[in-house]
Amino acid sequence: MSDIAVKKLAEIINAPVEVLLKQLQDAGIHVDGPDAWITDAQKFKLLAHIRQGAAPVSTGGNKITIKRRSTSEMTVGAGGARSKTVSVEVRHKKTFTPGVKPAEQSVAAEAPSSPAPVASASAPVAGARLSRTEELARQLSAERQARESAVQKSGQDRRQQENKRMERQAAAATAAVATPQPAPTPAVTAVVNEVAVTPVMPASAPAPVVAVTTPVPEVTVAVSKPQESVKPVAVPPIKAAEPAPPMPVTVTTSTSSAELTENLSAREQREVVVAAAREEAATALKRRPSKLKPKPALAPVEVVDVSEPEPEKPVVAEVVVEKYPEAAVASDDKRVDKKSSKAKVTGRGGREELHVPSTGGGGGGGRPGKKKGGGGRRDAFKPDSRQQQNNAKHGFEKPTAPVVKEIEIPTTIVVSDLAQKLAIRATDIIKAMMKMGMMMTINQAIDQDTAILVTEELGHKAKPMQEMDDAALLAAMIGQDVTDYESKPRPPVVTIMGHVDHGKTSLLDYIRKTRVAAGEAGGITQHIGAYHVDTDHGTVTFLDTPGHQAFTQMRERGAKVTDIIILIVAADDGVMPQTKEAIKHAKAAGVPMVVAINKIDKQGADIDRVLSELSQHEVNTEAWGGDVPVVQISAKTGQGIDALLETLLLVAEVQELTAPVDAPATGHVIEASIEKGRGAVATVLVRSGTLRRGDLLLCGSEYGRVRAMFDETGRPVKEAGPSIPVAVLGLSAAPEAGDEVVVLNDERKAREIAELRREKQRDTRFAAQFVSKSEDFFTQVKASERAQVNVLIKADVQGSVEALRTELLNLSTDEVEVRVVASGVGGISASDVDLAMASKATMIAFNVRTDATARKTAADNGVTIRYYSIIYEVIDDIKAVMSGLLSPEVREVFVGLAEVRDVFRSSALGQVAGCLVVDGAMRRSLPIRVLRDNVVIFNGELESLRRHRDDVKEVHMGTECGIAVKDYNDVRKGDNIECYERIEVARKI
Ligand SMILES: Nc1nc2c(ncn2[C@@H]2O[C@H](COP(=O)(O)OP(=O)(O)OP(=O)(O)O)[C@@H](O)[C@H]2O)c(=O)[nH]1
Repeated sequence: MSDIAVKKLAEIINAPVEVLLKQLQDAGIHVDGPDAWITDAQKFKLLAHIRQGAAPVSTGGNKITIKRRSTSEMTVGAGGARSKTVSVEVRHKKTFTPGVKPAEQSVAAEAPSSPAPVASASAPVAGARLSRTEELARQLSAERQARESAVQKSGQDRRQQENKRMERQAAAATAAVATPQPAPTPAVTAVVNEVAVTPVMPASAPAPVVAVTTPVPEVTVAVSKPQESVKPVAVPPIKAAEPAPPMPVTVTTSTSSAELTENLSAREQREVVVAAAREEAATALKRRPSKLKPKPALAPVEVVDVSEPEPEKPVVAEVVVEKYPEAAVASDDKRVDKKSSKAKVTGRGGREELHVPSTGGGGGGGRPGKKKGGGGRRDAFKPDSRQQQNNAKHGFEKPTAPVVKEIEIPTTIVVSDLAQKLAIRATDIIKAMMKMGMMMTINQAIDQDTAILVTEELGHKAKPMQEMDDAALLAAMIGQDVTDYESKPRPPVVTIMGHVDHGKTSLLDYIRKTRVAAGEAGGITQHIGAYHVDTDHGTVTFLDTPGHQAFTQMRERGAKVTDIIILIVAADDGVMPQTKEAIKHAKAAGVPMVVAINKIDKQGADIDRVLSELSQHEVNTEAWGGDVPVVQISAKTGQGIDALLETLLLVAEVQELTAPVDAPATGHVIEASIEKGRGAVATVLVRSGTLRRGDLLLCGSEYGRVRAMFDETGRPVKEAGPSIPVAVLGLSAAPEAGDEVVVLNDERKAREIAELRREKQRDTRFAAQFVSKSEDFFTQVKASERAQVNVLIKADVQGSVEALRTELLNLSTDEVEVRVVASGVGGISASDVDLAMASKATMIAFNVRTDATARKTAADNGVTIRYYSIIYEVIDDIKAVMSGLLSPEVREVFVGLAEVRDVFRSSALGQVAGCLVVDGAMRRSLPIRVLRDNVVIFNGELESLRRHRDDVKEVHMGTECGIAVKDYNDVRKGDNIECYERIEVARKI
């Protein structure tokens, strides 16, 4: 508050200046006129005088009507464009009958002719009021305790904190509402604003303050706390209300609420009404349609408090809330429970919280600016926009502890899907992955392991999704179990493994009585062949796996489907690298081994040496007291072959190899290719059941009906039982070697599974393609500096493609990288040539040829197609290409050494060292090093090289010379000057 002119004050309180001057005079305050200034002290004095006078404004016959109206504005929100200004208008109207006790006012309204002497009634009325208040206070206290205990029981500590926060807001709001309350008399409305507390007098009353001298009980009630109530508070300046979209809500309290509150003080009644209004506003808001249609006109918040009800005019609390009424209207430190109107407002701790959307600001908040205890500041009441938003969420409680989610991760998952599962933003996942060194985008798929890592990094739990494996999937789809069928003995599947040229193919050839080895390009086996052989001792199926290192992958595959491994070791060569590898595979697969020591017919065959070497590699042969059978053979002469077959069948017998025969077939793809005129051809080794022509076959992600089957000799067959290899025609495309094969009876199911697998493969490929760890990133950066040899591989069979890929990719070095831009089975087409052109790739045609169009395209565009049938040649050629891309190696070659015998000074050259060439020659044009005690102290070049007084180009050993070193003047006697040459040496891969 501050000093103010009388006329200004009169204007503010809406009273004639003369009247105010008169009141000032009556109060003993001398002022010179309307322009005179009055101080705060004078204002208080005037207020005290008015209170003492207790003058009602208008008696209206034998009734006193008190009207109070206050308007204020409140700005809420975070400021800026988001701020909302809310008009708050609080109206109070009371009608009293003089001489009637407050408790009897309703009666008095009906029978106004029963006055009561004020002087005598005043004290009892006050006593009655106090007792009622106490009773109510006790009731409220009991209820509050009950609520508090309920809250404690439920353990909602966080909610309590929230309540406290809300309570502070509500208290501020209530304080604002209660501001008019301290009116000293019913006839006087204390208008509290930033400048003064001033009684408002109707203009119609000539001397309103002093004219009504008869005190009425309500006066006593109203002034029960005069000191507290007259505390001036600062009120924010009134602003013009923004036309914000309002949401009018009208709440009418029931008559019962009036009954309940009829005996309360004006303040308490107001609290009750305000609480009811707040609760009703909240209830109404809950009922309101989710999408608010804003109204153009501002609907000010209005609370009409008719706290003294007349029987025919029940108490009406009308709340018009703008847009989102913030039910900030609440009691301060008191708790009021208005059961009849379902309003529940409790104070600190355990208060029922009212979550009302409130972006619009505090509706019904009355006069803002007064905090409990006075001295309120506008800011204290100004709701925080964020807080408002929180309040706007019904029933939502912001978690104070991190929420740990537990999710299941499939084989691959797209980043956005993972974010959705974790209910977080995808950017958070991307950030976390960046921290982990992975650069991803929202639409990229990541593999299961990475997804689990990221999830755990983000503080959640993840576990791999239990996806049905193929067996379970198939069992579910087929709806049958092979164990339902009777199992019968089946032939063993034998894989021959060993080092290159130790005689694998020759052995098989001898057994089959055919000469497969002779027909092979380059004399080596290029891919897995499966052959079933009927011997005198029984049927045996052989997988002829190649021995070259490039086919390791295929050999592994062979080991998976095999029952026995023949480890072939040439007697004249002993255990070689691939022999060791084969031993590892056999052990890893847990497959019994039979050692065949081959080439015993050759001179230089050393059986003991072979056995000794085998034992060194933990192959405990029977000959050396172990359990691994050893058979000495000659694939050339056939010596020992029968014994080998006998041994194989013996070992198979021990294994008790059985399989159901009448069941639908299952097995593995041994090899697959696309052949002209035949389409996809898959070599299938039946594992169990019987494969028949016309069967619906599912091979990995391909399926189709068996159109035709051929045995290893190319003869058509109608069926193939367990352990029998057949070439199958009729699949949609060539499957992958190693794919599982199963016969289904429902084409739709087969298609579904095939598509599912294809999808999975695609996802896996996609995930593998895009997961790039930071180290990979740097590798990529480094790789971008590397020279690249792009190759496009086309081969006759899948196994050759894989072998070539593996071998060529392994050629990559730090400086030259081999990139396989594409690979596939089949001849070279025009699109292959186009691709090779686009990617500047070297085309490798392995055992395939080019069609006429492709040939023409290649010729027209100068694309070279390299044809091969031997893998070594491919590797050597690519190595040569790579070597051509290598930057030459720079080597230093020693040229000569000179000893410094003396040091001179020359006006032209500066320091000159007198030297003797002790080794080689010193050449003027070559770089030199100055050595002191064999330590290089300077690297540079010569300024001059002189022999006597002549500049020379070269000085040989045993000759003296003068040397001036360029940019170096610290050559000392005893130093050595070394002359050397840098040469570039071409490198090879
Ligand atoms: N003297 C003699 N030569 C043999 C014997 N077995 C194989 N050879 C010869 O050894 C060479 C290699 O035989 P292959 O059967 O092609 O050897 P491999 O292990 O199949 O070789 P890859 O297919 O390259 O893995 C051939 O020249 C055979 O004639 C044998 O028992 N005695």
